[in-house]
Amino acid sequence: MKVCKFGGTSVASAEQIKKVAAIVQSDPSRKIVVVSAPGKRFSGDTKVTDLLIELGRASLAGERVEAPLEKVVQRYAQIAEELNLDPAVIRAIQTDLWNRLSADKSNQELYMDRIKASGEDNSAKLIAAYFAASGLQAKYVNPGDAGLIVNDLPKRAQALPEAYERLATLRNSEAVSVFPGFFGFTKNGTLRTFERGGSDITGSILAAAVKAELYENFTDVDCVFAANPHTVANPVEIEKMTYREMRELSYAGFAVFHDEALMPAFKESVPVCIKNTNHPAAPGTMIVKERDYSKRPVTGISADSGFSTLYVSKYLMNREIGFGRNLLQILEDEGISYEHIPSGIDNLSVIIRSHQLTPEKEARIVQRIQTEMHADDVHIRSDFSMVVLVGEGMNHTIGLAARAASAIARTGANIEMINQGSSEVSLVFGVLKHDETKILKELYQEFFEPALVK
Ligand SMILES: Nc1ncnc2c1ncn2[C@@H]1O[C@H](COP(=O)(O)OP(=O)(O)O)[C@@H](O)[C@H]1O
Ligand SMILES: N[C@@H](CC(=O)OP(=O)(O)O)C(=O)O
Repeated sequence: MKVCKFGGTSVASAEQIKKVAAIVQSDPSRKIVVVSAPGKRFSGDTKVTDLLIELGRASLAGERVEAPLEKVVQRYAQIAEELNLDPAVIRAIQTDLWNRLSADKSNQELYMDRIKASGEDNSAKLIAAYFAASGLQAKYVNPGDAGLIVNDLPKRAQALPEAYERLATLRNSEAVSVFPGFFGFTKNGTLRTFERGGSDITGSILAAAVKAELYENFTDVDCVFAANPHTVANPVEIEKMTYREMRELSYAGFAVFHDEALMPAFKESVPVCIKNTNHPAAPGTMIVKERDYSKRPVTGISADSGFSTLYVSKYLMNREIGFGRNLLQILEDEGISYEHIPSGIDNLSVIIRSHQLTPEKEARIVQRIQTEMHADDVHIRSDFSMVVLVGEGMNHTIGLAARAASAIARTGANIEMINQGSSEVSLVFGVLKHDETKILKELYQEFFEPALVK
C-alpha cells in the first residue's frame, strides 16, 4: 500500500485535480491520498490558506467578512464547475465556512486553526466527490473520526503515539481514503493545525501508521535538486538521499518537503519519494535510510534567512557554573527556542529564529542578561541567514570546510558563525542576509560544477 500526498500546486485547479485522479487510478496500491488546500496556479497567485488567514484576521478584527469569504468560495466554485461537480458541493463549503466563522473566538489561535484547516478539509471533500464521479471507489476521511490525535496547547501540534494505532485501521479500507492534510484533533476534540506546509507531516504520519511500502509526495518539480532552483539555474538532480540529509536540507530552505515530515516515515523505515504531478513518469527523488557511497561528499546546499543572534560576553564565562543554563532560562521564560550556540571562552552567541522576537522581548532579554548575569556585553542583531552544506560523506572528506570557506571568501562576504561537529552530516555558516544568494551560488559552483558523476 502506498500513501500519496498531493501539495497545493497539485490541487490548485480542475486541470491539476484531473492529473491527480489519473495518477491515483494508474496504480491500485495508491490507497491513501492526502491533499492540501488549493495552492498557487501561477506565480503571483495566492494560496487558499493565505486567503483563509486573511478571512480569519478580518473576522477577529470585527471587520466585514463577505469579500474575503467570497475569494475563498470562488476558488472552490471555479474548480467544482470545471470538474462538473454538483453545485451542492459548493453550497456545503459555504455553509462550512460560515459555521467556522461563527465559532467561539475566545482563543484566537484555535479560532484561526479552524479557519485555516477548512482549506484542506474542503479540498478533500471536493476531491473525494470528483474521484467518485470519475468511477474511482473513494471516500473522504475526517481526521477526527480516523484518530489523528494531537497534543494540547501550548506545545506545537504533534501526533500522539495512540494516533498511529488508530490510523492503522485505514489499511482495511477497500475504497481509496481521501484525507485532508495539515490538521488533527486533541483528545477533547479541539482542532489544531500543524505548521505551514504541514500536509507533508500528515502524509508521513499516515504512511507510518499503515506501514506503507512507500510515501509518495507529489509536488510541482521532478525531484529534489541540489540547490533551490529559484536561486541556481538547472541544479543537479538528487536521485537518492538519506532521511538525515533531507531533514538538514529542509530545515534551512528546501521548501519542497517539511522537515517535521521525516521522522514518522523514518521510524517505520517507510521510503519517501518526491515526485511531480505534472510529470509522474519521472523517477523523482528517493529518501531512504542508507544510500550507496557517493563520489560527491556534498548532497545539497540550502539557505534560509530570518535568523537573529544574541551575543553575550563575560570575562571567565567558561568557569562560571550554570552560565549557559541561566541564559537559556531567560530565553525559555520568553517562550523562545534556539537553533545553534557557537561559543568561545568568554563569549557565546545564541542563534534564534527572528519571528520569535519582538522589540519588547529583546529589551527584556538584554536587560535581564545585564542585570542578573552581569555580562560585559550583550546585544541582539537581526538579518542573518544560515547557509547549510549537507552530505553523508562530508565528515570524512579532508579539506571540505576549507574549500567552503575559500568559496565564501571569493564572494567578499564575511562568515559570522560556523557550526560543525554536532551533526555528522552538515556544516552551517551564519552570514549576513544580503550575502546569502551570492554565497549559495558560489558554493554550488565549488561543489557541483562541473557536474560530477551523480
Ligand atoms: N532544492 C529544491 N529542490 C526542489 N524544489 C525546491 C528546492 N528548494 C525549494 N524548492 C521549491 O519547492 C517547491 C515545492 O514545494 P511546495 O511549494 O511546498 O509545493 P506543494 O505545493 O507541492 O506543497 C518547488 O516548486 C520549488 O520551487
Ligand atoms: N495549505 C497549508 C498546508 C500545506 O502543506 O500546504 P502545501 O502542500 O501547499 O505546502 C499551507 O499552505 O501551509
